[in-house]
Amino acid sequence: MDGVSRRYDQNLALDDVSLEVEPGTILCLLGPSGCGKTTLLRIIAGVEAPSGGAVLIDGEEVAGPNRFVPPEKRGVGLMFQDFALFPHLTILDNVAFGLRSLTKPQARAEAQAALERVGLGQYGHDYPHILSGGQQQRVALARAIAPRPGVVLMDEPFSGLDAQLRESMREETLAIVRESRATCIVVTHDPEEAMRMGDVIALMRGGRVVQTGPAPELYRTPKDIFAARTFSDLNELPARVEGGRAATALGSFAASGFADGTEVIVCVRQGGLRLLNPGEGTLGRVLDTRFLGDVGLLEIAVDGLDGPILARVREADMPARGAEIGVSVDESAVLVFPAHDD
Ligand SMILES: Nc1ncnc2c1ncn2[C@@H]1O[C@H](COP(=O)(O)OP(=O)(O)OP(=O)(O)O)[C@@H](O)[C@H]1O
Repeated sequence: MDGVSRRYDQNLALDDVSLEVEPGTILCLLGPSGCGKTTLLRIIAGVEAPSGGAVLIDGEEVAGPNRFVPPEKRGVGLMFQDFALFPHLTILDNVAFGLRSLTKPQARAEAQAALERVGLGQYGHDYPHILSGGQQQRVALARAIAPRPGVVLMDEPFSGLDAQLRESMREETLAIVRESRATCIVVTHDPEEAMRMGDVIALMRGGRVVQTGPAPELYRTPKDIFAARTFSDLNELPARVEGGRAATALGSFAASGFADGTEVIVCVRQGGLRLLNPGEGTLGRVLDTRFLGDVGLLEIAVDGLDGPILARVREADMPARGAEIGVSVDESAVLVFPAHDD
């Protein structure tokens, strides 16, 4: 994608998006509702044209000022949110639908092979209504990969499934896509899904790409406070920089690169707070405790802060409500951003 933009009247849905996806890798487009993810995917698929810029596949322009290649000629497989199967066609014919350039027996053989790859080889002659949601999703995947596309595009492919099924479908889909060696672009608004699936994540906001990189890079070195909030639950403490440090009620933290007097927000990951005995670290009082399974969420009042801070600790380490505790901050869990970024 080379400087792709898309305008709807006054609304600039995509603003100069440039992204490169390495062959055979999985890119996740991540961002809040309305940031332009689906529009970008539709432009890559060819069901929408860009207002500016170009899309290239294998170095060849498929959309742009010079050329517009129709969707069926792009070698792209689609698996969209509304993966509707044709109810009046058998499952095999649903999968064979995109294989019209082949002879009928060839198309059926390829469709059968794709169904077998998703574990539904025995259902070819049944109709879609007999399948569960997860099985229908698998048929949609088989339909997307049957023509052996070089690129597979998925838009929120698992959003209609319950949490457990989503998890297993995600793993299965990943394995099948990797095995097919296709380059894959997946749209999601769920950061955890993006981290699990993407070799690379492109974080989008307001029609632009904010940051691109592998998950650990985006998590550890987010470019701005929006990126930081996307990947981590934060406590945000306002502060002013003096002598290269920002002082807060939880301690003073390195704020290199900021001039003295700069207003900043010190972000402390909720998982980066350590609980100590009272008298050690900063004094705090546990206002509330919430059980979240493996971890517990604590609401802690600390003198000098307007509101309570939140800490995620091992469930076994949870103090009782009302307890006085010491709190210290793991420096590696601190990020400092300019206050005006907010
Ligand atoms: N056909 C259209 N006509 C007018 N505006 C549109 C059209 N399609 C998208 N938009 C606008 O473009 C912007 C981006 O929409 P898009 O669907 O790409 O966002 P998204 O990130 O995929 O959101 P979601 O996660 O909610 O699907 C939105 O402001 C949307 O209202």
